[in-house]
Amino acid sequence: MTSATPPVLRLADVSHTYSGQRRKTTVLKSIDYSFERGTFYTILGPSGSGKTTLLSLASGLDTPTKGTISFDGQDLTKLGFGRYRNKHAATIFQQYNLLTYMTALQNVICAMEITGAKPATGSRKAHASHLLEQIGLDKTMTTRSVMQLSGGQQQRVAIARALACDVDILFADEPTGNLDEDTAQGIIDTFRELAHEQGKCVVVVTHSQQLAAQSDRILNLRKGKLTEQVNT
Ligand SMILES: Nc1ncnc2c1ncn2[C@@H]1O[C@H](COP(=O)(O)OP(=O)(O)OP(=O)(O)O)[C@@H](O)[C@H]1O
Repeated sequence: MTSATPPVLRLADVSHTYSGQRRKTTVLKSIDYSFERGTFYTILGPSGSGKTTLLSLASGLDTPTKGTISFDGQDLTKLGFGRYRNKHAATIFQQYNLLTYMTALQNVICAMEITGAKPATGSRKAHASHLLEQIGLDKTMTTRSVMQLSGGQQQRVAIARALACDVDILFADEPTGNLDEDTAQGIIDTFRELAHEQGKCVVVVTHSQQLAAQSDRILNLRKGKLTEQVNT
């Protein structure tokens, strides 16, 4: 008898409480959800509903106060958070988190070296350069310090850096927030392609209905609970 393939990412009875000096705030309450490969998810929810918290837990940056998170059926605490973040999951942060003393190109190459990602053909430098161009960053910008780039351009570097790490799950927190409409649409198309043609699981936190409408599954986070929106 063969057992069913586990979901790429599973949240089982996940709760999260922040402990402040005066009081505790429970942000997530007993969340159960399975994310699959080849699917593009968006998570919507009002400001302060816990979307970034959920992403931090699912991307292995923080641990839930209750419940388990597993990758391919293996509990992250057993797999190891470092291994999970290096080999299986990449995150595009709201604040980009770029290495400010490096150029755009160096940021992408450095991420590939750290994670051991190797391009199918050509050098890491050539692949990084191609990704930056593909994401709409002008060639002259790629050798500039990231501190000399605009917010939208830095965001593109952060996206290219995540794409360069050949991972199973890509998380993004408001990835199109600083981009013009055409560039934002290009990013959405890239997410769709990653899910549908490369079999990745893409999970994006957003306030954008335009982005959510183009995802495969829309999840709503409200009052600590995660529910799937059923399209009528
Ligand atoms: N480190 C922390 N310590 C205490 N409370 C926190 C911490 N981080 C977040 N919170 C609180 O948890 C709640 C959820 O925050 P979170 O950033 O996850 O929400 P969000 O849905 O991503 O919000 P937004 O859409 O505004 O980015 C908020 O009430 C926030 O104040």
